[in-house]
Amino acid sequence: MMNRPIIALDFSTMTEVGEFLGKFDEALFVKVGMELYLQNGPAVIREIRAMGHDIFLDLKLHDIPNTVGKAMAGLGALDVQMTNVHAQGGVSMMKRAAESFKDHNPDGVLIAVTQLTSTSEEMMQQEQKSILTLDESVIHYAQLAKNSGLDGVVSSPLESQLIHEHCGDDFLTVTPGIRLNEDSKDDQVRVVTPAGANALGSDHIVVGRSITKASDPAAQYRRVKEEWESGEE
Ligand SMILES: O=C(O)c1cc(=O)[nH]c(=O)n1[C@@H]1O[C@H](COP(=O)(O)O)[C@@H](O)[C@H]1O
Repeated sequence: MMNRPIIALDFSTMTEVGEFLGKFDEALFVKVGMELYLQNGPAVIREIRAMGHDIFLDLKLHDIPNTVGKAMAGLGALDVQMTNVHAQGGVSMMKRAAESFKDHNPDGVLIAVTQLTSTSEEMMQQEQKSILTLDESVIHYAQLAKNSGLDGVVSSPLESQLIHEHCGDDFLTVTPGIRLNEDSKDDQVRVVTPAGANALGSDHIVVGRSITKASDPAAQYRRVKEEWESGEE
């Protein structure tokens, strides 16, 4: 069974979230990111959980180990199924994050962002002054995350196969940057279709605007899910 596509609830208010979720009659896996969480706080988690949906809380923590460890204790106490940090925060930070999160939420999944899907290889080399290729950098961060006790990473589906080759099939690849063929890329760079993500071996896809901005979001979700599960566009 394929994992359900994760819908990114990139809204500012709970009113918008309620309107959006009201269009669905099934239990979803949704992502609460900075836009929603920073403006509404932990109450959004309780409300969305009460509606029966699973939650990926995406705050991409990136700070010194002590600060992230303490913050993760707070996030671990929330009833979320998945959360994340930035692998660029380093091994000590990721280890502290994992210990702290799992202490409070043993079944929760902790993953690390490798290179954002809005980053191209050229940007990475010019802005981060990286001497690696994008693939090498993603593999490197995935290996650090694995050695730090995390369950997987966030990357583009373009790197899912390589990550599994280097970190094993059980190491999760959670992949945003998903677009249907006719969609615009918006601010994303490394984009793939749901069928493409399936072919490349992603474990989860994260889909925002392709669904949230569609005229019929529930129908669009079914289309994304069907394409993701069948591997056919
Ligand atoms: O951690 C994430 O979820 C994330 C990492 C990344 O590299 N790229 C990325 O797009 N995301 C998130 O995935 C979602 C993608 O949204 P759409 O581009 O609208 O599908 C957004 O909520 C982003 O914050």
